[in-house]
Amino acid sequence: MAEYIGAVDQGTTSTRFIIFDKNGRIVGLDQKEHEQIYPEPGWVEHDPLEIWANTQEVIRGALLKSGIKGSQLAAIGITNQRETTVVWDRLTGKPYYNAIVWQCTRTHEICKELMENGGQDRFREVTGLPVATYFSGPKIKWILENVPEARAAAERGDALFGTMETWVIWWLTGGPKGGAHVTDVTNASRTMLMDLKKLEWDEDIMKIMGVPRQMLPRIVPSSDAATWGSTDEHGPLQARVPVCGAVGDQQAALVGQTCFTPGEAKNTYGTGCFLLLHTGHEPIPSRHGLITTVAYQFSGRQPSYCLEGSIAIAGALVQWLRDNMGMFEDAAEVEELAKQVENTGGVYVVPAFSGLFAPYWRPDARGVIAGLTRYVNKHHIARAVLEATAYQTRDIVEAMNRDSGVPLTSLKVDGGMVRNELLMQFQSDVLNVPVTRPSVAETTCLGAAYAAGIASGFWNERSELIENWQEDRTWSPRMEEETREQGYRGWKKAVDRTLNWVE
Ligand SMILES: Nc1ncnc2c1ncn2[C@@H]1O[C@H](COP(=O)(O)OP(=O)(O)O)[C@@H](O)[C@H]1O
Ligand SMILES: O=P(O)(O)OC[C@H](O)CO
Repeated sequence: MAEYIGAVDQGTTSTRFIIFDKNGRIVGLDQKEHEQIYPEPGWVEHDPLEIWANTQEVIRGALLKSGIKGSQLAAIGITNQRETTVVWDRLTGKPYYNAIVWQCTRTHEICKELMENGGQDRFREVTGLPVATYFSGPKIKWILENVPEARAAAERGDALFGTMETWVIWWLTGGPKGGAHVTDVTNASRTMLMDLKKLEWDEDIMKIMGVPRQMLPRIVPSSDAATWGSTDEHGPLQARVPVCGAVGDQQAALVGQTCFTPGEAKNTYGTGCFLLLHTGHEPIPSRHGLITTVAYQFSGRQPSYCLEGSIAIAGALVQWLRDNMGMFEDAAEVEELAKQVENTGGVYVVPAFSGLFAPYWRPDARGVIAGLTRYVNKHHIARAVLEATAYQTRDIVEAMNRDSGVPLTSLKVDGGMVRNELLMQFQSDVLNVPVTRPSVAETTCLGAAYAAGIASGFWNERSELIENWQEDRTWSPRMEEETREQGYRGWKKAVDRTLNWVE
């Protein structure tokens, strides 16, 4: 009897497999980090074969720890770090190059060339995206131009492109023995190659980017029982389990938070930070530096869209303080350090490590610590590091309020950083809206499980999912208006200091 749903979350820093019961409660979990490869400043890569090995290991690990068998899973769903690009050989499964990670800035020159003809908004009307190093299209172009053999193989139809859900699903469903080569609409909407309304690859952009159609996966809904087939019974699940869902991780969190109604928003605080506002069945173009993207598509239904504010560095700044500055050993310790002082002593940290993403889109920006005086100590820096995430979120909310014309009135939050209560209170203060954390913080995996569970009939109605959502805690604003606005003015000045750094 299939009593559970499983979900793979192939994230930027780790891969996990979580098993959920019908109430959306976690009954099994395993997780493994993978290596971050930095071959040059600003470049970030992952080894796709390490990621596939880790995926198998965490699936086996979660089953073993929970005593659940693969055959007890009604279906599985996949969620993933988006944009990260792999090109591999269809006969052997061997990657032509490491996966180029979403944070990687190596396509700066390619993007500059693309912008020469039409500027940063050249493809925005069709794709919803500005030209930026963040997205997959320029990363594919880089691989085809820089890896010997890759272009010829792509033109012959031997080289396949995929984002991480495509890569993992291909392997799970048989790999070289005929694995499914598909991408879901949410991931495809991050490539800068898909027409946002038609949900098809755009011929003109493919030509401009020099990407042969043969290498692109088929675009499918995020939740569907008939698309992907089943897992290989000789694989880590040791059973044929239908793959019924695939959703990019930030959209999966939106589903996991059950933001099914236009106007609902969530913010996920992980390596980066991603605020998504559900806007309904029509894509709304952004005029204030946000992205228009697909929120999800359930089989047989119209797609839903959202406006997204993407922040490249959030929890990664805490990791930087831990690993590069050696200030503590565990990310959670940053809260205790920051609590030792009432404020940052006038210091701001702007983590423009890979330029600034939304709403600025400035690849020429680099990080700054502004406002240093002899008075400032590590406690102030720790506090400023946390505040940076809250201020970056405020930048996004300001842009979103202007784009949607409706001010945000509350925010659902999730991700690794929301354990930090100091940050959550400050977030509520600088936004001047209540901030609510759900009791299941693993909303990303839960969203992928929901996508798979709805398609497989494990859950029948979205209302069942909404019933599963439970509040853990809400923080309400308690900061004086003047303090809030003065703090934010300082932040804007600090952001200015990061610009025009890279020549
Ligand atoms: N208590 C904490 N306070 C601040 N940051 C934290 C805390 N715990 C974890 N983090 C940060 O959260 C991130 C991990 O969150 P997670 O959602 O697992 O990220 P991802 O899915 O992007 O890998 C790390 O960057 C880490 O530095
Ligand atoms: O893996 P995460 O949680 O850092 O998310 C990465 C985003 O999907 C990048 O767009």
